[in-house]
Amino acid sequence: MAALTRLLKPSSSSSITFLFRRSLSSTTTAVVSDIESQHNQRPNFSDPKGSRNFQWVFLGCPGVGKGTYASRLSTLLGVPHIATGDLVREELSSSGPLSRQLAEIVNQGKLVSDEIIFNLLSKRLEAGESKGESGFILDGFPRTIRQAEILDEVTEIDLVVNLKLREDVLVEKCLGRRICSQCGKGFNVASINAKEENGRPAMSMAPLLPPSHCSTKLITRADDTEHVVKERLRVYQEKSQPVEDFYREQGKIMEFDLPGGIPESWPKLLEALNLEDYEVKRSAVA
Ligand SMILES: Nc1ncnc2c1ncn2[C@@H]1O[C@H](COP(=O)(O)OP(=O)(O)O)[C@@H](O)[C@H]1O
Repeated sequence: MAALTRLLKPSSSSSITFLFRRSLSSTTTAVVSDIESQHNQRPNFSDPKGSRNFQWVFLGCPGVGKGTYASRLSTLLGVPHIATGDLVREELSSSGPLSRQLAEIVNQGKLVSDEIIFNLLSKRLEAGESKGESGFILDGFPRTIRQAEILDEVTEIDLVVNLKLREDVLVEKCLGRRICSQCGKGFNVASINAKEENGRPAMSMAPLLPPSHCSTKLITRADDTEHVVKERLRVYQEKSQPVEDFYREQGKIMEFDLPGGIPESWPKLLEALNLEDYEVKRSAVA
């Protein structure tokens, strides 16, 4: 109960910063390379030993695939993938007043308050710290300028990957999303064939179908309806696009236009990140 009261208690910016700084205290500031996106260079990972921690952020509209690519990179780089949307959904699936309050906000496509997000994230970081985690790939955070400013006060972000995809495809992808209620894996039943339009190239994406043991247990997120997805896209333009500018001004952003589905995009993303031979380099120095 006390913990719940603390979660719901409005906090001042400075107490949020304190709480958050404490959670990040042992997450050493990363030593990742020169991310000189202003100079149009690819990131240069000069230390393949894995002795440093990656502190990356994934930005992008709902449905773009932040979770998919952040999760793959987290496995490759050995750092945790922390998605604030997942933290919110975990809280939603618990019973209690906060869960009801969150459901109302999330199912309307609105953003949860910065205070609640910082509390959930701090708890997640503290739990990770006690397990010896360091570094992170943040997905879905920061989503407001205030979140970005507070994050900036407490730690150094090395790289921000901004994933981009045409809006009609984003909506289709959100509507096709399914989750296995048993193992939690995400799939997509949408078969995308968007035509060339107004200078935008045609785009195809094959569905990402579940194996037979998951196919009978698929569920759809309550906020993946057309109406709510469109509201989430509107909220993204209003609240989260300024976050892109925030990092663009810091020269930390790497723009990445997804060329298609995972088979086309993943190798290109690794190439853009200069990580094509990362695994090879890591095992060579092990
Ligand atoms: N950083 C955040 N700030 C505020 N609300 C958030 C944040 N991250 C997640 N949420 C809430 O959780 C919902 C689901 O988030 P997410 O899974 O990241 O969805 P999306 O597919 O829209 O990127 C959001 O619509 C929002 O209500």
